[in-house]
Amino acid sequence: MSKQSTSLKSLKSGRPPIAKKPRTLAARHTRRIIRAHHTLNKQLTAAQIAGDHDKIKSIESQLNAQGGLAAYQEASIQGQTITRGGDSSIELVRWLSASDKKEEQGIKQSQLSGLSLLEVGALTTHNACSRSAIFDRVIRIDLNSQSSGISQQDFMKRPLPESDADRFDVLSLSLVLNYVPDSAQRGEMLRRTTKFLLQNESTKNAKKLPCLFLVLPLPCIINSRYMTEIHLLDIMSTLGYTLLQTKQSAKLYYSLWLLQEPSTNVSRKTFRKVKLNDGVGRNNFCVELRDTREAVS
Ligand SMILES: C[S@@+](CC[C@H](N)C(=O)[O-])C[C@H]1O[C@@H](n2cnc3c(N)ncnc32)[C@H](O)[C@@H]1O
Repeated sequence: MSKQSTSLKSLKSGRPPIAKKPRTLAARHTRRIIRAHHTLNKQLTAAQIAGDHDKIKSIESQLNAQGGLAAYQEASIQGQTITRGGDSSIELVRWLSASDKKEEQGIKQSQLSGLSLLEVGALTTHNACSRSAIFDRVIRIDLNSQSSGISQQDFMKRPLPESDADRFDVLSLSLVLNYVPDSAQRGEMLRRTTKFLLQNESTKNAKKLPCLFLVLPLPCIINSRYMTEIHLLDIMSTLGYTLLQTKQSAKLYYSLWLLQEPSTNVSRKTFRKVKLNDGVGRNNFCVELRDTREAVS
């Protein structure tokens, strides 16, 4: 018997070549744009607080040179592609569509439908929450609108609801809170969400409503000097929220919060910047809840 070559080829060599990925901004480049924008934004807020006009001008021109908010949003849209982690609202739709324990035990629960959603920080009108049949009314806002289906509006300046017609069953804040450069303003943003949620008898019966969908970069929760998941729970419960769902992916922290207390009933407990974790290599993500009588810079 003739001796055959015994050298083993790698299994990979038998596979057909994998189709080339579509050309997108390289992941590293995308991350660099996002990180630089966040850093400059924080520096800008610090300069504004200090009233340092030369610094404000210099940072604004650096932001412009990088393409400003539009370039940041373009990088974020790239981050939403499937190859880069996907559309975070898939998780919101999955959580709202999931049947609860009673249904698993054979007790019929009505599926959620006809809901209203306020999506803050919307980059597209084609994401999962925009396509889902759960929602009848979706209002999308962003500081810089990228499409006619998104209103250009700062959530912090959106007029407060005068009636339930201006409130929503669900509010989405996906990768927006970490965009806010100041820790006290982050707290104000969370507090403000409670004012836009609809609390009536029908939503109270639904067990998941009204709710806030909050998504953050995972390091904000697991690697910050000033934040932990327990600390976030504490802040959120002060605002009247209880945690319904949570999930971590390699990069993101997803959470769904039920608003139980009307915003008028919430406690006055405050949260200042306190070091919870020490050590090198941690970030400084922080949320402060100040007394509503204190001015937020
Ligand atoms: C990283 S993008 C996130 C987009 C999308 N929600 C997602 O999950 O991929 C953050 C967006 O939030 C928007 N944003 C930040 N603060 C906002 C505010 N106060 N009101 C409205 N939009 C805001 C920014 O303009 C930006 O487009």
